This record gives sequence, C-alpha cells and structure tokens, in this order.
Amino acid sequence: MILTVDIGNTRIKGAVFEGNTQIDAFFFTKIDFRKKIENILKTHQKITDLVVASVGDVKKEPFLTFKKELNVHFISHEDPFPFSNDYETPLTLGIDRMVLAAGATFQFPDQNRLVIDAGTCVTFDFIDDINRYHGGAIAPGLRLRYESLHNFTAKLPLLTLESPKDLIGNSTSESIHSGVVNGLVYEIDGFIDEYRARYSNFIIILTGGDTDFLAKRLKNTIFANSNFLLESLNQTFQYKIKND
Ligand SMILES: Nc1ncnc2c1ncn2[C@@H]1O[C@H](COP(=O)(O)OP(=O)(O)O)[C@@H](O)[C@H]1O
Ligand SMILES: CC(C)(COP(=O)(O)O)[C@@H](O)C(=O)NCCC(=O)O
Ligand SMILES: [K+]
Repeated sequence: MILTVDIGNTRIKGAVFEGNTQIDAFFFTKIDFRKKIENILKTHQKITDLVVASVGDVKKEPFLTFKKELNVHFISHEDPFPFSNDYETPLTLGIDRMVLAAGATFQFPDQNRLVIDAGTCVTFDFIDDINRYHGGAIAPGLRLRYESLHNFTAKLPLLTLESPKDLIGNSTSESIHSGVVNGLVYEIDGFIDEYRARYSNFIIILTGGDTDFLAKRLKNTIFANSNFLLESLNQTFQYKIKND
C-alpha cells in the first residue's frame, strides 16, 4: 500500500492506493500533516511507501521522520518518466507538471494530450502522440485572480468564488465575478481552440482544486478528474520501481 502526498502552493492533498485502487483520501495543513500521517498509518497498517511530490514551501524533514516505519520517496527530476522532455529548462519544470504529464501518458497512451491543472496556478501541459513533452503555460488560478484584484488596487474588495449572474456585471461584485470566472473560462476554451488549430486531435484532462467548478462551464469536452495528480503520482512511483 502506498500513501501519496501532493504539496501544492495552496493545499496538501493525500491518498492511499492499493495497486491502482484508491482506498482513502485526505487534505492536510502545513501544521497538522505530521499528526495526520501518523493517524493514516494507524488506520492503514499495510502502507509501506510514502511518495511525495512537492512544489510548495513545505520542509522535507518532517517527512523524513517516517523513515523508520516507511520508505520515503520525494519524486524528483532524476526519477524515470515515461516521456522525453523538450522543455528548454527541464530542471525548473514543476514536478507536479511532470507527474501530470506522466499520468496522461499512462492513462491515455499514444495520443496527443493536454493536461490543465486549475490549482493556485492554472497550468497547461502538452504531450504529443510520440510521448514528447512540449511545455504549455502558467497562468493565475481562480483564487489568485480574486486576491490579485484586491491586493493591487485601492477599491476592490476581496471576494470568494461565486458564479457570475451574467456576462455583464451590473455591480462591483458582479463585475469582479464576471471578470474572474468568465475570464478564466474563456481563457481555457481559447487555449483549447488554439491547440486545436495546431493539433487536430488531442484529449484534454482537467484537474486541480477548481475542476468541478470549471468543468461544467467550459464549452469543450474534457475528462474532469480532480484526483488526477494523486493517481498520476501513484503510477509514476510504480513506474519508478519497475525502471530504477
Ligand atoms: N478548501 C479549499 N481551500 C482552498 N482552495 C480551495 C478549496 N476548495 C477548492 N479550492 C479551490 O482550489 C484552488 C486551489 O487548488 P489546489 O489544486 O488545491 O491548488 P494547489 O495544488 O496549487 O495547492 C483555488 O483556486 C480554490 O478556488
Ligand atoms: C507553476 C506552478 C507554480 C504550479 O503550482 P500549483 O498551482 O500546482 O501550486 C509549479 O508547477 C511550479 O512551481 N513550476 C515551476 C516552473 C515551471 O513549471 O516551469
Ligand atoms: K496547477
């Protein structure tokens, strides 16, 4: 049994896998994750490996204290990945994006694939049908857009995510909701349309904390799976065991 942990810039997520089957899932905070992992290990005593992918600013040390009970692995650029990498700066490529590209390759082999991860940032990652990773885009995520409008202006309030009532916002709040939500939805659909102009055929996977909110608003057909990163992390680890 494997405990996978994904440390993003907003949240820490975890899941327990037996083979390819997910049997439990958790959210952690930076403060409580050590205690929570201890409890998970008590509940699932067959866990042998702790597999971490991190782009957040969480220290490694608290995880390493589990080395007595478990094999602890931090997925890194040195691990084997099932694609060749055309990124000009492969060492600065987010490990979460590499894991997503790996998951897309395992779950949708031999196709052009676009992975969109709507988390703190919205990342786009493109892998072609001969398993070459090209790169993509990094844009601000939904919450980041609300926070930026507030933080970099004098007059705009900090709002929480809400569905805009209309395209045309008729108040400050409605203008912000339209700008943030409609703006991101049009942006994602626009990106997809531009990819389609270059590649006639590709599948699209949408993941991240804002998956469900965004999926129903996009005009394009996508595979929506908010758990895609943790599933991909489990598969990346299994690939590592086979290929190391
Ligand atoms: N409980 C929550 N706390 C914070 N953000 C949340 C929560 N639930 C959904 N979200 C949404 O998820 C996004 C962050 O997604 P997530 O995948 O957790 O990010 P990251 O992987 O970068 O940590 C935010 O834009 C926010 O709108
Ligand atoms: C772009 C990211 C900040 C996204 O992080 P997230 O939204 O998942 O928290 C992360 O993938 C990262 O730090 N990337 C490094 C730069 C790059 O991928 O080129
Ligand atoms: K992301």
